[in-house]
Amino acid sequence: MQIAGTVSAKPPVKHFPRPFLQPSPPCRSRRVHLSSFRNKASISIAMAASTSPSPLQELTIMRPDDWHLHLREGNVLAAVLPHSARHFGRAIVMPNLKPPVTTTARALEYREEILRALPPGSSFVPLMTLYLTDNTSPEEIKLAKKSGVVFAVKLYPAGATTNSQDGVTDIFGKCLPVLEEMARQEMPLLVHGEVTDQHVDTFDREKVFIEKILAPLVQKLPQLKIVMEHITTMDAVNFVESCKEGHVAATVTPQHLLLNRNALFQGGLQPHNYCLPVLKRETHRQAIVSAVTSGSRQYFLGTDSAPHDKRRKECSCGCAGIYSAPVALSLYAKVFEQAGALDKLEAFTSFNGPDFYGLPRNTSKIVLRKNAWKVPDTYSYSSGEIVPMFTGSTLDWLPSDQLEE
Ligand SMILES: NC(=O)N[C@@H](CC(=O)O)C(=O)O
Ligand SMILES: [Zn+2]
Ligand SMILES: [Zn+2]
Repeated sequence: MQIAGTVSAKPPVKHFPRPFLQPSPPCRSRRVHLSSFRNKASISIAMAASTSPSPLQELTIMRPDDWHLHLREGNVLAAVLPHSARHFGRAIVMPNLKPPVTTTARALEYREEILRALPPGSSFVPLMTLYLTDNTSPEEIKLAKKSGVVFAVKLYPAGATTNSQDGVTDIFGKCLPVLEEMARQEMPLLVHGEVTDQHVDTFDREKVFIEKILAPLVQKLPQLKIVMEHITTMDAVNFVESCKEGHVAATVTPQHLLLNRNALFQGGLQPHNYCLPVLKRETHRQAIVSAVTSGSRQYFLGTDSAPHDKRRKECSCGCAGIYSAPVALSLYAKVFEQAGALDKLEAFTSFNGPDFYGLPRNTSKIVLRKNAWKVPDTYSYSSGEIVPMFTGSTLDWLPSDQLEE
């Protein structure tokens, strides 16, 4: 990794970046059509919107991958895919479609749909996943492994999150044979780690999941590779670190690094900061920042970018999910810079993920430049609009085009 410019990568005193306080949601409508983001024009649009470019600092890192991404289907897929394909080499694509991707045959079809929607010339590679149900068979795992395009199986406890109604109702009662086959096939289990018991407080659901499900699962099947997705608590950090490197890892989103639960209520209810697991209190955020910027190989980038149409976020029962794909890299760089750990950014974005999955690291590079740029208020697409994380805010660290080695 090369760091250019005047800001040192490591200030002498380690400190926690303060949570990012967003200005109240803007009322202006500065709409940018997604089609204009499909080529280099995107960069010039963002630069034109820049308020005070300070182009001194540059960071060159190996091209990152996104190990937790929702791409959806149809016109939403077409709208959001260019934002991920622009900077990320690969992405683990979540299977919580309607109906969910429960078979290898369906994963192959979905993969083709994604490849067809890619901007011309893109070398982005979708890594497919299967949605675990009570009825998934060990045979299906063998097929998935053999296909060469399915890289993980996702556990959604039934009812835990968006489109999880077909998920698992009793992991130990119904899924053990399939999990044993996954361990044999070295197929990782990705986990939405929250219990669904309505008697458990929403803010405690991750902690209780660790105690009731995850810890016993690791004990029962120590050979199964597990990724705890989008961790939100110090309990998750402690759990991950109590497990063997290479067997249990975690993805971390930009929102859980930058926001605490105040961001849900700041100046009124903020639906665009609502995701699951829900944002937690500041002490948890600090524990996650500390873990991720420590240089541990057990954490890697997973945006959990989860687009929902604006009308389904801004309504009386809004969907969970934050659309972060266009801003994620800028935000991760901000977190590592504020923690004085820019030298650890590249391992988190580009090395730890492929190393855990046993895949080769990318070989091309991208440059992040310290240029202020303004996040569009919304992205329009054929059926509506999608509001990005930090809508209307000014960010620095503008990712540039890829540089070939
Ligand atoms: N994170 C979210 O709040 N939502 C995700 C589902 C998930 O990852 O839990 C979605 O698909 O919208
Ligand atoms: Zn989830
Ligand atoms: Zn997700």
